[in-house]
Amino acid sequence: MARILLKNGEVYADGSVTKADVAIDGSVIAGVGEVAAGWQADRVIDCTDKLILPGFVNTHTHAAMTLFRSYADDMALMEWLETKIWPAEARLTGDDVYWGTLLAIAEMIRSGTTAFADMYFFMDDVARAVAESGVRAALSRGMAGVAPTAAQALTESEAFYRDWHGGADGRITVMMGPHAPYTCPPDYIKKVTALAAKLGAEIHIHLAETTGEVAGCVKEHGKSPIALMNELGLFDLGVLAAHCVHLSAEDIAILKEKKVRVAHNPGSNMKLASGAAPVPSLLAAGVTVGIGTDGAASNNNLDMVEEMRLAALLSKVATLDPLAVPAGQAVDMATAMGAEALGLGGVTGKLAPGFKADITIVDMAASHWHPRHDRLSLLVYSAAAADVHTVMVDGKVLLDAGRLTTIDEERVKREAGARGLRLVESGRKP
Ligand SMILES: N[C@@H](CCSC[C@H]1O[C@@H](n2cnc3c(=O)[nH]cnc32)[C@H](O)[C@@H]1O)C(=O)O
Ligand SMILES: [Zn+2]
Repeated sequence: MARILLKNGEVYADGSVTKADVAIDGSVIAGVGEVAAGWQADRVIDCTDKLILPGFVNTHTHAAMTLFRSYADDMALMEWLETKIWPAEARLTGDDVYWGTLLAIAEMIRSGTTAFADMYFFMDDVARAVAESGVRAALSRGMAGVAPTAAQALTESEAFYRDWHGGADGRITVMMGPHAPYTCPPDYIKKVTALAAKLGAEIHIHLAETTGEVAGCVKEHGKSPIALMNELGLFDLGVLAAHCVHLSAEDIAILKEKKVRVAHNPGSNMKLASGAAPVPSLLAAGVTVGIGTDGAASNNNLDMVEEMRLAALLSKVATLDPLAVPAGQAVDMATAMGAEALGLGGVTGKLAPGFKADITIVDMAASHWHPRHDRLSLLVYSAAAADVHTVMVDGKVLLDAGRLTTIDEERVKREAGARGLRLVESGRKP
């Protein structure tokens, strides 16, 4: 494995930015700061005028939903899912999902994301796209207890875990993905929990996304989605909970006590008019909160640079407090806390010796990076995905000065573009 030296850059570590070099030995970071004069690198990347960050962690998406980008916008969640998305998803093939996922990965790498949490189906094809493209991912087969595929989803999840957990040189981890309380009745959640406990797998689920979901859950079960999942034992496993928009003080106390990690999706929550998650309250309570884009059919991009900005802005406007989620907090959520949310704390999300070399290098040359009073502030409030210059995962360069090294982007755009249109056309009634 190659040794790479990032020279003359400005490095984000421990919450601040300082001039430092980064030495990478194979898949891990060997050192940050003064690198010994005798340390021999196979490749030196000059990072003058560049900001070196841990790669962003997209804590919640449905990667292949890029196929439905711009297909059905400006709708409410349940109507959008039931009348548009689920019927179109019923026509998906494994190859569609493979190309849609590659399209997503190309966009994610280009915008500085090195790891993502995915929940979808045809997960072998998702894993194939992850393995080939070189990114890191926590993958889950979405399971819906109300669907005809309920039993099959459990079998597939178990097989997928056995086949892929720790796969692609350890870049793939597998979680169990019960979709949501409104698609997974208590009996089904119990089955998922038993399976996860048997395998030692963690959980990825949608929770408390809309007021309608919470009201329906209270009506049917007499308690909130959070309290219900706690009662069913789901939170005794490691859990990544997407959305968590509508929470009571008791819900927040449960999330804290059970160490549930939250994926905050500000773009999707705004676009579907779901609401604003109480991020400042969650953080104050000590809950780990990462940032996610959700799928490209409810965002409509997978750009974590933009999502950091939305996370900072949404919390400010929701609380009428300009101090809510300051820039440094948003960067921490997009990196270190995101890694913890995926169950990869100590592995990725930080620039420190021993951590995986999952690194994003941002070019600060553009006009909007001047003057440079505060680099983290510039990153969150001024930067664009196009500023991302070079990206590596596991010490391998996946974006090399703006060029994708593992993905044939033109072919991916062609394939995914044609497949996306076909999926939707075949469903249109005259
Ligand atoms: N329903 C599938 C499994 C779920 S995969 C993950 C699902 O989440 C859906 N999804 C995407 N965005 C959201 C969201 O914001 N809230 C809830 N579900 C979503 C997505 O369309 C996909 O169907 C089955 O029958 O087996
Ligand atoms: Zn989702």
